[in-house]
Amino acid sequence: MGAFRSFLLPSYPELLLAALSFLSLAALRLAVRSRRRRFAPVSWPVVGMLPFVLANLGRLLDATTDALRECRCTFVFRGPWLSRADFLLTCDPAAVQHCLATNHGGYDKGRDFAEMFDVVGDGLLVADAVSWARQRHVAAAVFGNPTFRSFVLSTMARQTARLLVPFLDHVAAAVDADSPEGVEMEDVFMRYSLDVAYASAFNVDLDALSVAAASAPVPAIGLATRVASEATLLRHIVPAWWWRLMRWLNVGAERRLAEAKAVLDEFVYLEIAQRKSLTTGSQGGGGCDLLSLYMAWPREPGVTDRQRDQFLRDSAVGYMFAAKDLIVAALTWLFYILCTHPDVETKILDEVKSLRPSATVAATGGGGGGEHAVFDSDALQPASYLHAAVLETLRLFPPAPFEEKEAVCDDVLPDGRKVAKGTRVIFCIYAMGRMEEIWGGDCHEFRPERWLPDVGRVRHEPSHKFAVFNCGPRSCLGKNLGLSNIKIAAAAILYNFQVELVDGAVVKPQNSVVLHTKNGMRVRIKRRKTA
Ligand code: HEM
Repeated sequence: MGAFRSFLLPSYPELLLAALSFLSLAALRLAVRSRRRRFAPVSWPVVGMLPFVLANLGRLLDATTDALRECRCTFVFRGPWLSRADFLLTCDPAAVQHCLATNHGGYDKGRDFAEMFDVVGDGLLVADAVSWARQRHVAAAVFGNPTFRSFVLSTMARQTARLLVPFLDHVAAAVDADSPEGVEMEDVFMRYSLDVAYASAFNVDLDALSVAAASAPVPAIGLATRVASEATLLRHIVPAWWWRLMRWLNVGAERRLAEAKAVLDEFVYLEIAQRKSLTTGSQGGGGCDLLSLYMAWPREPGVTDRQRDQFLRDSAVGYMFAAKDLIVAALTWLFYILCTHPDVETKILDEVKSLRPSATVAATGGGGGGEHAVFDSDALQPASYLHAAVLETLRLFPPAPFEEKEAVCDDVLPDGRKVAKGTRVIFCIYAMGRMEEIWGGDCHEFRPERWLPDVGRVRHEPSHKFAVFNCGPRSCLGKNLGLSNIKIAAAAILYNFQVELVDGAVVKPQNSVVLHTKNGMRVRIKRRKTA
């Protein structure tokens, strides 16, 4: 019996020796493997692939892209043991098509996603199954309403004329043209986009970008959306128990997130309350903004006032998240590209100069400027080169660099890889735009011409290849509005001003759920003489 027991329970030195042998063999295997592979992450005992993340923190997106290229578009990321942080990472268009479109019902946002992205409550962006279908039905009706679309398009042109152009005019006149500091352009876009999104949602002018507000800090609500997206990405990277503990302790990024949520709630609930007090008796006041249309939507039986207000709050905050930050990122990277590709800038400028402005704005910033021009979405309809340049920017710098889903049941991907129920699948949209297999050998070049097979015609690329606006039934509802917003702002800026990066500016992507820049983008603004 004693011998049997000692056979079953080896002594300490034996156990230690066995563990050491196991770890040495594992390390040897990994060392051989890692020598064969230059970019793919190695899964180490205990810590998994965390060293890959830490070693590449400064270039996580590019390192992930290199790894995906080496792994032929798909690999499993192993988190630290017991962290439940494993996921399948892919940039394979066939997998995108399969999971997001053909087998859409087999993948949802997952049980953890709504908790990680709880800043948007139970809204459309995090909803699944029946709740998503119900909310998508309402949102599709609102976005498809021609009155809403024309209200939003005219709001974009209006805010460009009354805020963006005068603000840049003021900067061009007031700030020394050769000042080494310049102006923080991502911040300008953040304020502008907030003004557009806020006015589209509530028909109220926040004027975050007014000349008077120029020296004030970013409005609390604008900062809140940014803080929230950064904290949300952190929740994706660290183990769930860690951020839940930080949330419970109310420290660090979790405390900032809680404060950001409080700011958003205060703004939006106040707006709903004011709207209700103005429209007692009627449903939504008959306006064309998002909140009016949502308030006019018939209430489902059994829904309490409180639930209704929360639905309105979640829909409005979700709209601001969907509509605002992605436009900021797109505009910032577009201007980064234009600053570094003067030939593209010249071609867009030539095209815009051939169009008729829809409005003019008197230059008010002093310095002898005359009039500035603004182009609305109708005026920009023929601008196919500008459209192509925007699509090319989104290909290389997708504002939402990742899309995330969870397998509802066991599945098999088109490449034969098995996916177990509950597996998190992350689609790296950033890597998709930089794969030779998808876009050809020149995929790293910025070439709007790839979108223009014939003069004046913009090529359509299927959404499983160009998944910047998602693919399948859950595709972006604001795609055309978003593209129009980017073009309206870009045309006005390019036509009226010269934008140059300040000397030595290094513009890099931030590790975030939205592709913001790491340290902003400082530029010099000058009035364009030919305008
Ligand atoms: C460059 C600009 C934009 C990009 C790149 C973009 C991209 C996306 C992506 C990737 C999704 C899928 C999100 C997910 O399910 O995880 C999405 C959804 C959505 N987008 Fe956009 N978007 C942009 C602008 C806009 C704008 C301006 C609006 C509103 C005016 C908007 C409204 C929406 C809505 C409502 C959804 C939710 C669809 C659903 O879950 O069923 N987007 N967008």
